[in-house]
Parts: sequence; structure tokens; C-alpha cells
Amino acid sequence: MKLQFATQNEGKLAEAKRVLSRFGIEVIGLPVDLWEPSSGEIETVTLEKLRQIRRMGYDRVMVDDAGIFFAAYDHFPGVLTKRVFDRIGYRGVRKLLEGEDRTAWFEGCIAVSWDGETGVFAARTSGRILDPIPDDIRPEPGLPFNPIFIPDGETRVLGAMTPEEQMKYSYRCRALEQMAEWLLNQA
Ligand SMILES: O=c1[nH]c(=O)c2ncn([C@@H]3O[C@H](COP(=O)(O)OP(=O)(O)OP(=O)(O)O)[C@@H](O)[C@H]3O)c2[nH]1
Repeated sequence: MKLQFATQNEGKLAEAKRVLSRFGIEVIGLPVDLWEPSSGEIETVTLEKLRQIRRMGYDRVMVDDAGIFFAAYDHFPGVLTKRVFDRIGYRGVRKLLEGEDRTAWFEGCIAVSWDGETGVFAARTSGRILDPIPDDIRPEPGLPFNPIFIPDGETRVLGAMTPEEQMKYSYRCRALEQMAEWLLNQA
């Protein structure tokens, strides 16, 4: 089974390929630029991306929207995660969280269009931001928070784990597994 993934994020694509290959699903990257609302919930943004990719004529395609949320800042950066991190980087995150509650969580949502049917799968991973944030971080492409995010129940950051270990904590992995089960029932 082949499934397209409309994303420009290399890290998301690599994770999807890794998880879905276990279900016999081959993922093909579709690097289109989709407009994203700058407010609202992650699920709303995901469904907007799905609406756009369908309007472009695609089917058998998935989209993903995700973000990190800092407890100290309520719903921030959330849907603005990429835009905020591109501007402030680790230096800005360090300042933002100085002396603040380090509790944080990822929220992610995947939506898929398969022969016109829609599937929506959401998941979340709770944890905290490393304290202090070191100066010499080498982020994975597209996933800059993995090197500074410690999932609940762990002492290591996600970035220090093997891909197999990361899967245990990855909200995206859980959402992808749910989607795979759904897809295998559709086919
Ligand atoms: O360390 C991380 N581990 C993750 O598991 C993760 N998931 C999301 N993010 C961050 O949140 C933004 C979401 O942005 P986003 O959903 O709008 O995607 P994107 O613009 O990067 O790609 P696209 O799929 O829209 O093309 C991304 O850029 C990343 O900064 C993550 N960081």
C-alpha cells in the first residue's frame, strides 16, 4: 500500500516511513507548501491542511500538524511552534523558560484522505524541558525540540534515544499506528 505524506518537514517524513513500514505501508513524501492558520487548535490546523491538499486534487494522502506547549505560557507556542522557533531559536527558549515551570507537552494530529474517506488521529506526549539548555545542541532536521525534551518517566532527552526507543514516547508514532490500523481496514 502506498500513501503520500504532504509535508516539508524531513523529520516527520522519516518518522512516518519508519513506523508505517512495519505495517507494509510505503510513504511517499509530497513537499507542498500548505497555508496554516496562526491560531486555534492543532486539530483545526490539520483539517485545514487536509482541505487544501484535497482541493489540489490529491487523495490517498496524509497531513500532520504538531506543536509544543509550555505550561508556563498556557497555549503557547502551540500552533505557532515552527514560526516562533525559527525566530527565537534555543537562545529564545532558554530566556522564555528561565525561572519558569519547565513542564511541556507535544500535541499532534494526523488526518488522512483515503478514497474520499477521512481519518483523524490525535495524540500527546507529556514531559519537561531540559534545564539548563546547553549551548552546543545539534538538532535533528525539522524536530528541534527532541534534544531538549525529556518525556515523563525518563531521565534522557528524546534526542539521546535510538529511533526505536523514541517510538515508545512519540505521540506521532501512536497517531501513525492508529492511522495504519484504520487504513488496513479501509483497503
Ligand atoms: O522536536 C520536535 N519533535 C517533534 O516530534 C515535533 N513535532 C513538531 N515539532 C515542532 O513543531 C513544528 C510543527 O510545525 P508544523 O506541524 O506546522 O510542521 P512543519 O511546518 O514543520 O511541516 P509541515 O508538515 O507543515 O510541512 C515543527 O516545525 C517543529 O518545530 C516537533 N519538534
